[in-house]
Amino acid sequence: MSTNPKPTLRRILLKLSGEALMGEEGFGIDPKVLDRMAQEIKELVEQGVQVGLVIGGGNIFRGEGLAKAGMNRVVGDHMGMLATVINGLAMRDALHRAYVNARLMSAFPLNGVCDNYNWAEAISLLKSGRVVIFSAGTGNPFFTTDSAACLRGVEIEADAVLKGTKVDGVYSDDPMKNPDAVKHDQLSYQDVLENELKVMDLAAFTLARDHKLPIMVFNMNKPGALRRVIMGESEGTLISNAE
Ligand SMILES: Nc1ncnc2c1ncn2[C@@H]1O[C@H](COP(=O)(O)OP(=O)(O)O)[C@@H](O)[C@H]1O
Ligand SMILES: O=c1ccn([C@@H]2O[C@H](COP(=O)(O)OP(=O)(O)O)[C@@H](O)[C@H]2O)c(=O)[nH]1
Repeated sequence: MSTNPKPTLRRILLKLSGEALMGEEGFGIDPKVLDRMAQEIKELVEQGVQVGLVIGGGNIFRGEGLAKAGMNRVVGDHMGMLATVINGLAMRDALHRAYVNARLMSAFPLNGVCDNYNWAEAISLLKSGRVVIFSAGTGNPFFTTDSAACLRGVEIEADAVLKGTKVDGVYSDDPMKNPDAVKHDQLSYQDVLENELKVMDLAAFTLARDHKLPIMVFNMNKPGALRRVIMGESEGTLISNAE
């Protein structure tokens, strides 16, 4: 009998924030971070995990920030969505260099640059072990890539949305501001709403809750954390219906 532990998740929607791709840089993409992430994703694929990926765009543009500087919000959001395509192109390239089969889809057509989002094709690619990167968010302004992650997560019937962020999980308060904040290992959707814990925006969160899609929040800058989440080891915070 094999004693090798098996992944507890079969198909995931991995959400990586754009800011995390910056690494030590102040803007854009740090190639070292990109390559490390590609390696971590490769490990999952080798374990047989089907990986759908949504990457943010906050390392390049956010519509909200552009609007504060005077730009039309819709145009700013279009720029933010295009930023997620730039990150997606970089990630697809890093995955290919790591010998991982990956496809890039966009929520709006960008002929000659990447494929159009196609639900049935995405499922078929995932089943055949390809990583599918869903870029351009939901394709609509006034949404975030967390909404896109939950939307695509529900669509592909992922076992969970794994939200990679800058902190170790969900805390009783913002750990960047309150050093006494305590990390939660497990929470219900209700706990998050009642205590107004910042996990993701409400549109994204309620979509996950309504479709009983578990959310796992972990630190994407902590090497090996993603693997531990997949193996069901104690890491990050799990948000689900379970009490
Ligand atoms: N209760 C909380 N638990 C964890 N992080 C929190 C909490 N409240 C606020 N935060 C902040 O949320 C940030 C992570 O949110 P995330 O959506 O990944 O970032 P961004 O909004 O920059 O895309 C953390 O850096 C942390 O400072
Ligand atoms: O469905 C979407 C997803 C994203 N965006 C825009 O793209 C930006 C980048 O995404 P996000 O802020 O979610 O990136 P992250 O914080 O994860 O890096 C957002 O600020 C929005 O301006 C959008 O308009 N609709």
